[in-house]
Formats: sequence, structure tokens, C-alpha cells
Amino acid sequence: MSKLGVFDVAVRYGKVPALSDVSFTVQEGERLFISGPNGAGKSSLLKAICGAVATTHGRIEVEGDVLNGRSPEAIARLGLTMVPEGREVFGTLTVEENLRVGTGIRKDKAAIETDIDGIYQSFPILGERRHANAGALSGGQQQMLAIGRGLMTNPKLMMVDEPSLGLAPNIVDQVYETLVNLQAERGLTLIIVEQSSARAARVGGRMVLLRGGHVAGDGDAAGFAESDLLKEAYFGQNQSEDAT
Ligand SMILES: Nc1ncnc2c1ncn2[C@@H]1O[C@H](COP(=O)(O)OP(=O)(O)OP(=O)(O)O)[C@@H](O)[C@H]1O
Repeated sequence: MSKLGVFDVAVRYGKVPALSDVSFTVQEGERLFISGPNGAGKSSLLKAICGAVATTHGRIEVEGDVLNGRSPEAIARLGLTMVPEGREVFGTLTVEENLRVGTGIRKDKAAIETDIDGIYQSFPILGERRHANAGALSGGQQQMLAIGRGLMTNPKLMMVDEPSLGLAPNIVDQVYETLVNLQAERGLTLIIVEQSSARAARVGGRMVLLRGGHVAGDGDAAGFAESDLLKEAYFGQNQSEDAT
């Protein structure tokens, strides 16, 4: 059974259609990039999976459990976590307080301290700055903290919305290196919204390409780099610009 199944999903905001007929499955331990131009529906897809927006059609399943109609908290309990676009760390709380915010739903209180230590091992800079206010961290450090906070719910599937947003390219490299390492260490299934298909191809994985709320392509991210599908998704037909 696949980890995640998205079948014929539609999302609307009032009269505005954001997604229609979206279907794909994700296997355990897979790394899937969701790519596509502004307004393609990437964030709406992640929000639909984690229960933050309602679907108007179709079905979303995790290991056979249907997610539609469940609260975001109930979905988180099934082992899904979402790191939102813009990171949304609590600037006036310390790094460590931010890490503890996500632990309310956990029953294994004794393991929380071990997990915090584990996060400091994966992100040494967070350990060094554990007593600093999150608002004083750099953008890259805040992105690490947002990912660390997501890990505190002990997820099996983690979704990250545009981790490269607003970060310098070398910092983006570090964030991706950390995500790839975490995946290897924890066996995480990762779904990452990444607008740069070139970046997705460099990191490696599978890519679902969205355009206008539809799936325009699904395959190996590296294979998309030169594809006409990608150029069409970003620029419309009959254009030959490089879609990065
Ligand atoms: N809260 C909302 N109310 C109304 N329309 C919305 C809302 N959120 C998104 N939309 C619309 O739904 C469509 C898909 O938006 P979405 O944010 O999912 O796309 P995206 O691919 O994540 O875009 P971006 O790369 O700009 O973040 C767009 O037409 C957008 O204007």
C-alpha cells in the first residue's frame, strides 16, 4: 500500500477553483517535489493533505486511512506534519520554546527531551542558540527551526512548503542537505513544494508538476529539466525560455 494517495482531488475557494482532478500516489520513504508556476495550486495541495483546507471532490488517504473531513490535529496524529511557507516561527519565543510548541499532541512525554537533543544533533546551530529568541535567527536558521519543530511531532510524512523562499542559494543548499540527511536517518517520506524545477532536479527525486490546478506531469525531477512539459507549465506553449 502506498504511503499517500491523492485521488481526483478538487479544492475551491468560493468560486475560485484551485485544484481539479489531481491524482498521484507517494511511496514510503520517497522524496516528491511539487513544482509549478505561481498560482498553480501547490500550497493548496499541501493544505488539502494536512486538513487546513477542505476538498470539494475526491479522496486523500494515508496508508488506507481516509483524511477528508478530519481535523488538522487528527491528521497530524496519523504522522503527517507540514512546515508552512514563510516558516512561521514564534519570534518572541526562544528556539527551545518553539520546539516544544508542537509537542502538545504527543503522549510519550519522556521521549520529548531525547527528541529535542536529536534535533540539536541534526541542527547544531539550534542547540547553540537554544535560548535565543527565534526572531533573532537568520532566515536559514529560522527555516531549520521550522523543520525541527515539524520533526517534534514525530512524523512519518513531512511536507515542506517552499523551503527556499527568500534564502540565499548557499543557504538553500544547506537546508536541502539537511532535509536529505534527515530523510536518510529517519526514513521520512518527504513532499516538498519547490518552485525551481532546476533545484528539484539537482537535489533529486520525483516531481509532480502542477499547472492551473491540474497535474501537468509526473516523473523523475531530473528528467523534467529539458522537457517541453516544464516550459509549457511555466510559460505556456510555443515558448522556449529556460524554466528555472
Ligand atoms: N485563501 C484564498 N482565497 C481565494 N483564493 C485563493 C486562496 N488561496 C489561494 N487562492 C487561489 O487558488 C489558486 C492556487 O493558489 P496556491 O496558493 O495554492 O498556488 P501556489 O502554486 O502555491 O502559488 P504560489 O507559488 O504563488 O505560492 C490561485 O488562483 C490563488 O489565487
